[in-house]
Amino acid sequence: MLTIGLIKEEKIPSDNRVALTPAHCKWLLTKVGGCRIVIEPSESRCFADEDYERAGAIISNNLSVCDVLLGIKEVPVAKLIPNKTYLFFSHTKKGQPHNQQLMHAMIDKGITLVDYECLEHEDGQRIIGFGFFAGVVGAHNGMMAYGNRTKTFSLGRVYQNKDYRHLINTYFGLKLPNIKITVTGSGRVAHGILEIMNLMDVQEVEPEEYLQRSFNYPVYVHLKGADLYIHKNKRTYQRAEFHANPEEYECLFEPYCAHTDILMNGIYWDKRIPRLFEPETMQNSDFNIQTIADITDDTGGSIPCNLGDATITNPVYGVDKMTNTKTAPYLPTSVDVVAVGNLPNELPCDASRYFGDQLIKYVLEDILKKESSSMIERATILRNGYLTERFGYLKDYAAH
Ligand SMILES: NC(=O)c1ccc[n+]([C@@H]2O[C@H](COP(=O)([O-])OP(=O)(O)OC[C@H]3O[C@@H](n4cnc5c(N)ncnc54)[C@H](O)[C@@H]3O)[C@@H](O)[C@H]2O)c1
Repeated sequence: MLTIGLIKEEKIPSDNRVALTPAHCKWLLTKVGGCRIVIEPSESRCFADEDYERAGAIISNNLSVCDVLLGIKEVPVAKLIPNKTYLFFSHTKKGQPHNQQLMHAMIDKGITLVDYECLEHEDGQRIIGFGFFAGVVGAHNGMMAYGNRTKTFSLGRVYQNKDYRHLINTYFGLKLPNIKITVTGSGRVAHGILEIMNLMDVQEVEPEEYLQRSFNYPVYVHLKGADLYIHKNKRTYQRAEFHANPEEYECLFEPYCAHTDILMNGIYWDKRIPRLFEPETMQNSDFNIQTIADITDDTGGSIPCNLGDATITNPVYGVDKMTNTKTAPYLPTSVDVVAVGNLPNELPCDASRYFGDQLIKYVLEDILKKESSSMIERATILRNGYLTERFGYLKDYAAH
């Protein structure tokens, strides 16, 4: 019988999310069967140990009996149990320097590492992630910041609500001014943003209309790859080609700067992809964006005035439009930026439920049946402490 362990999150600041909720555990134990679940006790997890106990899991500090260990964030080196199979977000696949020591420790301890971020469908689409609730929370915070700046409406904090259902109830009676919002991206984050747009009764309009006219009700435009990028020479957009060679493309976002009050950024971005606009664009007299919820959240990335992460407690900072330097929020000369890297932690129970649903549907059933799945194979960075062929490019990073 396979034993699954849910480890306590110990990366600092501590994370309140978890890979499986008590309801998921109950379902696995009673409906699927063929497994035991051990829960390492935790005070920061969003579900209480007793809820897991009631669901039939075993609460214990001894995880050495487990075959598969599930976490969320990077596992502290000292806590890694030799020769185990771990699933978590290791943030090592790009050779991230801050996790090189973790990589070395996993190699020394003969660990098998399946990274959630590398679990992909055949066509390269990510299978599991927390993006949807990042989009939900980020969009709420963007609207909240705009409300605070303009004093035209007021929204509370997400984390003060017990869960998503309670958050939605706070939107009852909300009346927004005639604002124009741009939403970018087409993945989970973008879907979360669109959910909030719909719940707040913001109407979708087409790009041409958005750029050409004003509206006497709040509207949003949804810009995906083909709306945002064009090949520099061919003047076309092809998704696969753009993903492979984004440096050959230019960005079409600039005209939206003059017609947008709030920008909700949910695109995928890396250094080769052109930015949405340049820092100098903010100096233009017709630059109208007042609030940017940069949910993508890369410092100096697709949003040049993302000057680093803010915190859940203090999520908004201002950026002076002339100097691109940080200011207090809500100044007339600044644009407000909401850039928080752990947005789903504001709704940890819902985010965990969403994550666990996908984990069970696409991953755990294969693991439980002990069937080898090509999807899990492709997400295995280390097997028994050795880099797998697919991740051979990390050879120098892994060497020590
Ligand atoms: N601030 C936060 O708390 C938080 C939380 C989750 C995700 N994020 C970030 O938000 C961004 C979007 O996340 P998501 O969950 O929507 O991702 P996703 O994987 O669900 O979707 C990404 C989208 O980008 C496209 N894409 C994938 N690979 C690409 C490539 N190489 N080049 C161009 N486009 C590509 C995909 O087609 C997909 O439509 C990511 O940068 C992610 O790191 C932030």
